[in-house]
Amino acid sequence: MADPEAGAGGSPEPREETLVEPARVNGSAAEATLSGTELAWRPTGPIRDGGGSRKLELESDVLGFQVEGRALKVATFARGEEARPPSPLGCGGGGGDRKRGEVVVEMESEDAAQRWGDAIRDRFATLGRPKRLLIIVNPYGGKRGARKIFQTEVLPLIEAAGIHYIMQETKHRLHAQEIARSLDLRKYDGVICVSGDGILVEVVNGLLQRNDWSTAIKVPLGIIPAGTGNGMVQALLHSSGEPFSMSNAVFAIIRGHKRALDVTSVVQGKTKFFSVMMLTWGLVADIDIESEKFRWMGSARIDFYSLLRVVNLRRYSGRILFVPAPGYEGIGDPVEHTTSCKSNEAGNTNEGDTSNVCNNETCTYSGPSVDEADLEWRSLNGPFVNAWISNIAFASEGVMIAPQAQFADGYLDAAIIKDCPRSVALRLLLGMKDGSYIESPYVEYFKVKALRIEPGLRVGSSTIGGIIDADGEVLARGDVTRSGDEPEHLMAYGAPIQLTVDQGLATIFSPR
Ligand SMILES: Nc1ncnc2c1ncn2[C@@H]1O[C@H](COP(=O)(O)OP(=O)(O)OP(=O)(O)O)[C@@H](O)[C@H]1O
Repeated sequence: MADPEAGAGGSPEPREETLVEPARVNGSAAEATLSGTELAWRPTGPIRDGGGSRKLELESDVLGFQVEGRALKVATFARGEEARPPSPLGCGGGGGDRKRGEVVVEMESEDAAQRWGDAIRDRFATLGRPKRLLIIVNPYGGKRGARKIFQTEVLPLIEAAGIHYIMQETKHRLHAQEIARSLDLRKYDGVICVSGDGILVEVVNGLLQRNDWSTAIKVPLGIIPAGTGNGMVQALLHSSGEPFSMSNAVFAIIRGHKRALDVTSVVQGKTKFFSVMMLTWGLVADIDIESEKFRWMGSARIDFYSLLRVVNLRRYSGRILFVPAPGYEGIGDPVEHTTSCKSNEAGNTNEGDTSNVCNNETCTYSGPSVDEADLEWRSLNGPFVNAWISNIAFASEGVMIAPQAQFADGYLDAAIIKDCPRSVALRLLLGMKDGSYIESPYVEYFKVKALRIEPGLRVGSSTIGGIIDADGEVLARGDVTRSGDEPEHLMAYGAPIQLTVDQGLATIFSPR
C-alpha cells in the first residue's frame, strides 16, 4: 500500500512514492518499506534467527529481483552479510567480499507483489543499469580461461540481474575490431569484453572506424579480467577503492555507473592507432615482448627476463617532444620549430574538421582537432632507458606506472627513465609495483597534451633500434626482422610517432 505521508514536507524535488506493506520476510512477520532506492523491513512478530531490522540499498546491494505470485524474490550481492542493520550514521558498506543471497518478501496479495515489482523496476531504471549487453569473449587471451570465467563468474550474476545478453567468441586476431565495426548498436546498452586489455582496445578502434563513430564511441564499454595483465580493470577498481576481483568487475557493470575515458590517437603519417591505456618504449617494452620466447617458464618469465635486461641494460638515443600540461612547463627544453606527424589525408573532404577522415564511401575518426600553431613544444634528449606514456594508473594488477593519471583529464602522464646505472634500473623496476619509482631523480614525471617520440638506435649499435608497444600491440620494432608468425607492424621504427588526446571521448563502466 502507498504511504500517504510520502512526499510531504515541502520538498521541491518530485519524490517516488514510499511503499509500506505488511509481509513475511524470509519467513518472519515484518513491515516492509520501499523508500527511494532503499528496501527495509522491521519485524512485527517474534524475531527468529537473530533477525532484526534490516535494509538493502538497491543500487549497491541488489543484483535483481523476480515476482512469483505473492513473493518478491530479491537477489542480493551485499558485503559480508545478506542485508545489514541500519547504521546510526545512515551509511553502510565497508570492506569484505560480496556474497550472493536471497531475500524473499511474501506479500499479502499478488497485486501488492506486482506493485512492488513495478516500483523496484522503475527505481532500477533511474540508476541507469544496462538491460541488454553484447559480451565478447576471447578464449585465446591470458591463460585461455575466458570461456570458463564467462560461464562461472559472469553468467550467474548477469542472469540474476535480469540482463539480456548476446555472447560472441573471438575467432581470430582483430575479430573484436570487426565485430565493433559492424554491430547494430541500437540493440545494446553496452559492449563487454571478457578478455585482456587488447580486446577492449580492438573494440575502441573498431567503433572509431565506423561512419557513425561519434555516437558509436559513446556506447558504454566494460571489461572482465581474463587476460595476462588486466591494467584497465585494476585502474578502475583501484580508483574506486574496490579490491581487484572478478565479482567486483562484473558488479561494476551491472550497477551501470559510467565514466568518461580519454582516447589517444597514436599517429605516424597516414597510419593511426587509437589507445585508451599506454604506450611504452625501451626497457619495459623489451621485457614484455622479448620475454615471450620464455613463455614456457610461466609467470617467472617476466622476473627472469627483467633481470637479464638489467644486467645487460640498454639505452636508446632519440628525442621526446611534448606539449606540457599546465604546471609542467619547466620540464625539458623549449623547441623552436616542429612539423606535425599527421599527414594531410588524401580525400579528406571535411575541411576545418580534422576529426573526420572521409573518402567516397566512409567518414571515420582521425583524431582530435589540434591547431599545431598554438602548441608550445618542449623536448627531452636521450639516451633513455624507458618511456611510459599512460592514460591510466596501472599497466597490470601489480604494476602502477602512472600514479597521478586520471581517466578523463585530457592529458597523458609521461614517466621517462633517463640514462641510469644498472642498480638504479633494478630499483626502479621494483618501484613500479606501487608507483614509487617516479620519485627517483632519474625519472621525469609530467603531464602532456601531446607528445612525439623520435626513436633512435640502441646506444653502441649502428643498426639496432628498440620496440614501441601500445596497449599490448607492437606498433614498431627496430630490433629484429619480423618472424613469420608475427603480424605486420603498423608503424616504422625511427620515424616520429605522435600522440594526442581526445578528452573523455569514450565511456566505460566503472564502480564509481
Ligand atoms: N581466437 C583467437 N585466436 C587467436 N588470437 C586471438 C583470438 N581471439 C583474439 N585473439 C587475439 O588475442 C590477443 C590477446 O587478447 P587479450 O587482450 O584478450 O589477451 P591478453 O592476455 O591481454 O593478451 P596476451 O595473452 O597476448 O598477453 C589479441 O591481440 C586478439 O586479437
